[in-house]
Amino acid sequence: MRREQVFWGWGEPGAGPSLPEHAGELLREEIGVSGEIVSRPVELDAVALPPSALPAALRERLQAVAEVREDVEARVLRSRGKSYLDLLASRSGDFASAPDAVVVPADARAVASVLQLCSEYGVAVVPFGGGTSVVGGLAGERGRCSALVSLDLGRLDRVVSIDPWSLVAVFEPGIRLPEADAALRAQGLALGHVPQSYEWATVGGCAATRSAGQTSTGHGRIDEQVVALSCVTPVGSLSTLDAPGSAAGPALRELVLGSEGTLGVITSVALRVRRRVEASYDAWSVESFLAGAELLRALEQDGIAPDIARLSDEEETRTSLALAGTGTVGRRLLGGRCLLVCGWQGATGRASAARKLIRGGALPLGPAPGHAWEKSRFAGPHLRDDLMDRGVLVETIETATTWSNLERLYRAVLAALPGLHVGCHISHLYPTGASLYFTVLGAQSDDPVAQWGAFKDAASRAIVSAGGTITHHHAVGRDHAPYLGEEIGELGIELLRTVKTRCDPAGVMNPGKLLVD
Ligand SMILES: Cc1cc2nc3c(=O)[nH]c(=O)nc-3n(C[C@H](O)[C@H](O)[C@H](O)COP(=O)(O)OP(=O)(O)OC[C@H]3O[C@@H](n4cnc5c(N)ncnc54)[C@H](O)[C@@H]3O)c2cc1C
Repeated sequence: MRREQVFWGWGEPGAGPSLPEHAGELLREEIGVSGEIVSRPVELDAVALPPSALPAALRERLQAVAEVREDVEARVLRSRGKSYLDLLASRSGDFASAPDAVVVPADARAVASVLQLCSEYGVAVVPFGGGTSVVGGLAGERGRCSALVSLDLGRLDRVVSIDPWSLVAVFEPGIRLPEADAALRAQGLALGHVPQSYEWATVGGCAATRSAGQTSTGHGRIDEQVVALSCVTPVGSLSTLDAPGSAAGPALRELVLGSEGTLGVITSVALRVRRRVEASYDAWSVESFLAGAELLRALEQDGIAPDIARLSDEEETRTSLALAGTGTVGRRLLGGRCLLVCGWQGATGRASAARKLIRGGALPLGPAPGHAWEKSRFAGPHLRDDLMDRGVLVETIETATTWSNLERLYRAVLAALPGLHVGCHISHLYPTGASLYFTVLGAQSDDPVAQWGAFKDAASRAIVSAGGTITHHHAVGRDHAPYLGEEIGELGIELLRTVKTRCDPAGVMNPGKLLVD
């Protein structure tokens, strides 16, 4: 049996760290909540589901090609992803849009049969990888369909091949990232893709959402790592070649990457992998967030950036130190300076980078903050559950832009979120620009869903007006879909719609995601 997360939060029960005692002060003084537990998620036994609307004839035909589950636990666990909005609904026991069934195929041929059958019956299909979407990518939107199945890719979890000579590994889509990494480790190789959702996300889900991980500065986003893929649609299959470069027309690989299950199901992914090198760290205190950004620009454009680069702004630095408890490092950083963590996994230029940082006014903090960051880098989502227990609104917003527009975008997002506690970091560098990742905290209102809708819209509009992308790595899903037209224009939306209609004429593939129905 594959490991499962709790339906209302992150990870397995009791698996993660909890908020430290001293967090209470921060919650009271800065967020405006008491710090006491004010709500707990409902028990699974208390969840009532609508009866399954799966047509009986379809059930029978699906059972001939795949496992079909209609029990409460399976439907609840496949109802949605892990966004703040998802967790608000799950914690309250709202499963009105739960899938009518969970269908579990064993191979790509069975996936093709399921898609054809669901198309024939007009039943929506939501591909389910690791279930970690934070943009409503797994929401039970039925569109024009009479029923909805979650297509669980957990049994397509094989390592197809590893070619250490070419540094290419081929995976089935449902393999989780740690398992893919373990297979590579045995050959001295590494995946080089470590999102914060690493423990649960799948290779296929990451490719379908153009995910970016913590080492993206050194090793690239997953879309840069995918050298080839296969995708099964309701009307046939598409496979791209694994040649390292090609001038054979527009890259169809790119059309599938980021398609978020709206065209079909990615059934295999060939990834560029790398030789395994353990990370070593150095950390720096920089004068200000914007001064730090300027230093990172210089490192990246001079080709001496670290593989992992993480610069926190004044607010995020202060909050992280308050949560961690401040030691010597903390005292040195205090006074409004910002923390920069650099991780090295083979990137050259470390000595030159250090010289440049020192010339730019950075103060060395040694390796400890980097190791501390590495140790706690998967803790955040567990703490989110604790914060939600205490009535805290906790959300993240991410975008990217050019270096010359970074300050404008940063200030625009902060200005759009008054009254909330907002910290930001840069963690993905490119020669032409960088990402901005905001963590938003506040006291939940009496209607936290409406509260979320208002600040999410304000932040998304601010991002669009300031020339940022509506999403740097979380993808579009349902939550960013209303803003996609602002980014790609009317013709862009029409082109995507045309491709979707060709691949999915019955409109069953993940309705309401990427494109607004
Ligand atoms: C705590 C937390 C931290 C996160 N950190 C990061 C981060 O650092 N970087 C980052 O990029 N993202 C991050 N995310 C977002 C999320 O983990 C990524 O979007 C990830 O790529 C989703 O992978 P998954 O396997 O869980 O996909 P799912 O959540 O299962 O699916 C995501 C979308 O892709 C579709 N899909 C899934 N598998 C397939 C397939 N084989 N074929 C076609 N469509 C498919 C689904 O229908 C859905 O629309 C985070 C999320 C959480 C909850």
